[in-house]
Amino acid sequence: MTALSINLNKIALIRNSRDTEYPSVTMHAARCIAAGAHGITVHPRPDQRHIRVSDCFDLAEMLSVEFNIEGNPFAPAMKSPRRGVSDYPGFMEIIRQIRPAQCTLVPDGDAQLTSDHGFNLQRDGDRLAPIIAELKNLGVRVSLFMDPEPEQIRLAKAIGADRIELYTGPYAEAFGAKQQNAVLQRFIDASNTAGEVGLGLNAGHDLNLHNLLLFKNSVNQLLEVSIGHAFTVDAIEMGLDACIKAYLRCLQ
Ligand SMILES: CC(=O)[C@@H](O)[C@H](O)COP(=O)(O)O
Ligand SMILES: NCC(=O)COP(=O)(O)O
Repeated sequence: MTALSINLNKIALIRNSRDTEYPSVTMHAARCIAAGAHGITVHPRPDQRHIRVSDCFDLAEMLSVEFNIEGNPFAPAMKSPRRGVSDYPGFMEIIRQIRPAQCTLVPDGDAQLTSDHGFNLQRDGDRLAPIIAELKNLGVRVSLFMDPEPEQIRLAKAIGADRIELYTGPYAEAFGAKQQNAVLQRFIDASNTAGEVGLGLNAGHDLNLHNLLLFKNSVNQLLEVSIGHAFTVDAIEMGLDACIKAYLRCLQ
């Protein structure tokens, strides 16, 4: 069964729209776990637009499932965006202090609305390699956020990654359109390359209850999906417990 890791970014986004602690990120994590989620994912961005540094430490204290922290390893320290919120110490400092089960490195810039591309390892591989080595020495599984490009995926293995996370935005955009099968084939080919070189396969971004089953049944040995945006909206409509179970049914 493919593991379901729920991304709680959007719970934090709602919380940050008021000067309160409601909705609670940790309470939603506990609810998702109780309903059957296999992991929790967060993406603490330097501007702390949603997940804050304090959320990462609060979650690390209480999680009984795998904790996956995503971010740009080159993201520098940044002053707090508002009173009562701690400064951002730099992404790698968060990981050094928390040492989550998995760290998914993502090449996001601060001006991006959301994650929208994978790494270019021809350009960034040499400076990523020592970061990957440090994370593995800390006992953290390393996954790289990648586009479905076999050559790039081979480079991910060469620089020491344990897994890749295929950026599924283009698949989600093509789903139901005439180019769906051609786009899906790129992901199938990429998953086969990952298997050939011994990389574990994760996937995420814009996956939902409509497009997940086809993706999961098409690619090779999908170990984990991380889902947050669509999950949050679906949970409003269905209820959190029923929503978790609906996503789990797609992953059986
Ligand atoms: C890497 C990825 O695709 C998502 O995990 C990312 O966390 C989405 O970030 P936002 O929730 O800020 O859009
Ligand atoms: N890595 C993908 C993730 O954590 C959640 O992406 P989305 O479901 O919010 O698009």
